[in-house]
Amino acid sequence: MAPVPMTPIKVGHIYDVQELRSATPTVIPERCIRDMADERPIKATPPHPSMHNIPIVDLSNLIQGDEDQFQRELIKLGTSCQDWGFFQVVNHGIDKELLERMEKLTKEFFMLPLEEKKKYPMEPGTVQGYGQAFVFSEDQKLDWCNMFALGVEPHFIRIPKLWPAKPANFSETLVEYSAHIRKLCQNLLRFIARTLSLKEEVLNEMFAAAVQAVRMNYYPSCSRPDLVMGLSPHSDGSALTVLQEAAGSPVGLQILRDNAWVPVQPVPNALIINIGDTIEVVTNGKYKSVEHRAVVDMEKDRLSLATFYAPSYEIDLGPLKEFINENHPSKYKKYNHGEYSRHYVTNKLQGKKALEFAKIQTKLSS
Ligand SMILES: O=C(O)CCC(=O)C(=O)O
Ligand SMILES: [Fe+2]
Repeated sequence: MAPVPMTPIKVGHIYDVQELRSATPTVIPERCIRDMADERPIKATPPHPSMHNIPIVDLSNLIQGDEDQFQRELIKLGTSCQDWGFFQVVNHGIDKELLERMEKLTKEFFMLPLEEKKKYPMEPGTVQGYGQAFVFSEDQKLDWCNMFALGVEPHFIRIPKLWPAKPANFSETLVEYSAHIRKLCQNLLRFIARTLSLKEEVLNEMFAAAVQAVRMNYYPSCSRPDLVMGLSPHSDGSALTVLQEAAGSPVGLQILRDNAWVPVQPVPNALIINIGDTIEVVTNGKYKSVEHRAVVDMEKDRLSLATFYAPSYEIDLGPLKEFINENHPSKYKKYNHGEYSRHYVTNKLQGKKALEFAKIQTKLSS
């Protein structure tokens, strides 16, 4: 969530989809209707052998398992990163009570009257506050989602006037929650480095003052879920993303795998982890940031909390030398991560398009 230049942009009226659903439950504004059948969520994809659920990694085997358990889990982690780009982590060490408390407060925030939530507006073209991020023009289609996003670490990215006074304890809990998620990201990155036979120090510098932001996504039910998109297809601009789905939420997250959208079935108390663009770059594409999207349900609302963990803005990134050789020439240029973040947050979500910023264009590259 790099600071965004404040040039005024015209984004037109952005619907608050919770309000819309209460006022006119069966009316879908044209701007929310995806026009090409291709952009609509329900695609007849033939059943595919890869359509089973994303892998599950047991963090306790990595932290306190015996040598055998450790090695087996490490292989599973490496395979998950390389073949899926997504996995669920169980026994992650974060108290269920804290996850539930954060989830409850987030739900309470979204249930506040609109006037209260509007005290924390996400200004057009920015990505913090309440509203809809990644909208840059009047004719851009809107997602069926209300967002509330806050930069948390390092401290200077916090915008205090966007931290809500209600519900009580929201802000303190977000800080507590973020500290635990940060520890989890640090642990995961440490083990991911092991799967790549990288020395820990290589990543330590990159993440010394890691940027961390939380986006809470509220997807109200919709009478025509076949016409709208909860969250447009994208890969994350982070290094790692940790996703918490509220208990009882309908299945909504889908990942693109072998050209088919595969729904992710959440496992109770697990957190969903995905590889972001940064890890794709530093591993020269060995671990990929996988495109994903969220669809909405006809009956039930859905809430997710996404934490984005990324290098600090000052860091210059590029593929590490360990991943470059004659057979694997560098696919990405060296660039400044702050610049990439700015590029990411000033463009609409569009599959993996943002990462083209970092690609070295060759005649053969696709
Ligand atoms: O709500 C979801 O399941 C996906 C959220 C997501 O991909 C994001 O916030 O980047
Ligand atoms: Fe995402």
